[in-house]
Amino acid sequence: LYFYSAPENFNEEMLRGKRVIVTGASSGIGEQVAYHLARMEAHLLLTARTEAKLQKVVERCLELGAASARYVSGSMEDTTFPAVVVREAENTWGGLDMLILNHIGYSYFNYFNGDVGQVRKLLETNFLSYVAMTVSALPMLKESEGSIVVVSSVAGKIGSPFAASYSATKFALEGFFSSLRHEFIIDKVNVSITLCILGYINTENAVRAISHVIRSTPAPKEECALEIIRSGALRQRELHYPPGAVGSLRYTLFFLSNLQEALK
Ligand SMILES: NC(=O)C1=CN([C@@H]2O[C@H](COP(=O)(O)OP(=O)(O)OC[C@H]3O[C@@H](n4cnc5c(N)ncnc54)[C@H](OP(=O)(O)O)[C@@H]3O)[C@@H](O)[C@H]2O)C=CC1
Ligand SMILES: CC(C)CCC[C@@H](C)[C@H]1CC[C@H]2[C@@H]3C(=O)C=C4C[C@@H](O)CC[C@]4(C)[C@H]3CC[C@]12C
Repeated sequence: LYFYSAPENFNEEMLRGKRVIVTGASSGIGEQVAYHLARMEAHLLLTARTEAKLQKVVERCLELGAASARYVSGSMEDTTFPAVVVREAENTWGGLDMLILNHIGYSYFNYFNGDVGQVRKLLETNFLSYVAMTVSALPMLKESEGSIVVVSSVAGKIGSPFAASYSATKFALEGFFSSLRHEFIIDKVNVSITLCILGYINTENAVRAISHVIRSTPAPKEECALEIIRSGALRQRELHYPPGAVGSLRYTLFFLSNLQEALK
C-alpha cells in the first residue's frame, strides 16, 4: 500500500512550470538534470561553488526553454549556505516544488588515509548540508506537496573498498531520509522522498577518479539525469540506475575477496 498519491506514468509535462532547486548543478549529473528540466520548461535555481560554470549552465538552460533560470554560488561546506539557497527560492518564487540534492565534495578513490578531519568535512558537505537544505525547504514543500530527491550511490548501500569516507556520508543519507520518510507517512505529510542509488556514471570527475582502476564502461550521465527526474516526479522511494548496479558491485566484491583468500 502506498501512502503517497503517486502518478503512474511519467510525462515530461509534469515538470512544466515547476519550481526546482538543483545542487551541484555546475557539472556532471547535476548539470544534465538542469538541461532536462530546462527542456521541460521548469523554473530553475542552480547552485554550486564555481560561478563561471553556473553562468554558462544557466545560459544554456534559457536556450533550452527553461521558464526561468538563475543561480546562487557558494560552498555547502559553509553551514549557513543551505539556508541562503532556499531563501533565494522563497524570495523569487514564493514557493518550491522539487528539491534535488546532488552535490558532493571532493573524495579520493584509495585506502582510507586516517584523516578524521577530512571525514568530518565530507560529512558536512555530503550529508549535513542535505539535512539543512531539507529543513529550510520543508515549509514550502509541505505547502506544494512537493518532492525531495536525494542522489546517493551503490557505495551508500554496500561498503566498497577505497571509498570509506564517501561511503559513510551516503549511508548516512539513507538512514536519515528513510527515517524521515516514515515520519512523513505517520504525520500525513505529503512530501515524497526519492533516494537515487547510482552505479558508475561517466561524469568527468568520476572517470578521472576511477578509470585507471575500474575498466567497466560507465553509464551515460544524460540518461541517468532523466531517470533521476522521472523517479522524483513519480514520487518513487528508490531509483536504481543503471539497473542491477547494487548486484554487480556485490558480485565484484565477492570475487575480489575470494581472490584475496586464495592468495593468502
Ligand atoms: N559519477 C558517478 O559515477 C557517481 C555519482 N554518484 C552521485 O551523483 C552525484 C553527482 O555526481 P557527479 O555528477 O559525478 O559529480 P561531479 O563531481 O561531476 O559534480 C559535483 C558537483 O558538486 C559541486 N560541488 C563540489 N563541491 C562542492 C561544495 N563544497 N559545495 C557545493 N557544491 C559543490 C560541483 O561544483 P563546484 O566544484 O563548482 O562547486 C559540481 O557541480 C553525487 O551525489 C554522487 O555521489 C553516485 C554514484 C556514482
Ligand atoms: C560492478 C563494478 C564494475 C562496479 C563497481 C562500481 C563501484 C566501484 C563504484 C560505483 C560508485 C562509485 C563511487 C561513487 O559513487 C562516486 C565517487 C565520487 C568520486 O568523486 C570518486 C569516486 C567515487 C567514490 C566512486 C568510487 C567507485 C564506486 C564505489
